Amino acid sequence: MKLKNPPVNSLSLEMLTELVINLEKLENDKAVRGLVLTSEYPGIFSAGLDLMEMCGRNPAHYAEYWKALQEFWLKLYQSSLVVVAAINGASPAGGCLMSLICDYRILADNPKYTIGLNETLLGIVAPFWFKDTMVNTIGHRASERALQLGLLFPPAEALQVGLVDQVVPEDKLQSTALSVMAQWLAIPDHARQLTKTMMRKPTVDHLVKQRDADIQNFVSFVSRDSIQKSLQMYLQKLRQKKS
Ligand SMILES: CCCCC/C=C/C(=O)SCCNC(=O)CCNC(=O)[C@H](O)C(C)(C)COP(=O)(O)OP(=O)(O)OC[C@H]1O[C@@H](n2cnc3c(N)ncnc32)[C@H](O)[C@@H]1OP(=O)(O)O
Repeated sequence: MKLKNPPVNSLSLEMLTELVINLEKLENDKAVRGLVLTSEYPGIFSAGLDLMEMCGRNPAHYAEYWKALQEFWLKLYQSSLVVVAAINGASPAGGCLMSLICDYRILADNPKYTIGLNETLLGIVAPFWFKDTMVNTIGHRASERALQLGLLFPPAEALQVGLVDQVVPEDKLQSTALSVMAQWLAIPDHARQLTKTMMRKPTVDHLVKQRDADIQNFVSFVSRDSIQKSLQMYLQKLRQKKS
């Protein structure tokens, strides 16, 4: 599946909805057992959540957006398919989250392709289920440091901390993803799927129990004047970078 939402594959409401629909279609197709997730635009895997969905909108929109994000996370994290992320570009915040909920992550070796949950750099806070997903991957101490500092790791460091499973030359990314997929598909589906469910259930249950409260938290947090100001300033900084 190639992510295709120009210019930066930001996770807009529309993109999240389409991703969920396409995942459902693939999961209902008996001929499909695995999925490689990559970007149509080498250089950018995904810029994360769409900042335009979180700026200057009304509470009902924020609630709808957050619910769609939760839905996407729940769907992909619990997918019956083997999901391999072939990360062919920068992967900040929600882009990193998306790769963390796959089963295996391969990052192309390019110093510009940084990955991490950098929310604090924007003056915002990664919610508990982003944090849980990261802790499940790299452990508590490394997550605490990475989350507080909003670290974006270049490939060698991402590999060292365990944020990705492999770093390969850019021209080997897709072929490596296919050989990893073959290895995972050699395992009987039912045994692998039950093991995945067992490993991920506590994290899923944590969100499912608090879904509505989490939406309310997001809506009140993002509606604050100070948060709106931080997000607007960050967007302005991104725009100024060009000129
Ligand atoms: C409140 C609760 C917290 C919830 C948790 C939040 C999670 C998130 O995911 S927040 C989003 C965090 N994302 C980022 O910090 C990434 C920001 N973007 C970048 O660093 C860069 O754009 C890049 C590395 C992804 C790509 O760089 P480059 O190729 O140089 O492209 P530009 O920076 O020139 O961007 C082109 C264009 O796209 C706009 N844009 C970039 N990121 C986003 C985004 N996340 N959402 C919406 N729009 C984005 C950027 O402003 C440019 O727009 P124009 O100037 O209008 O062309």
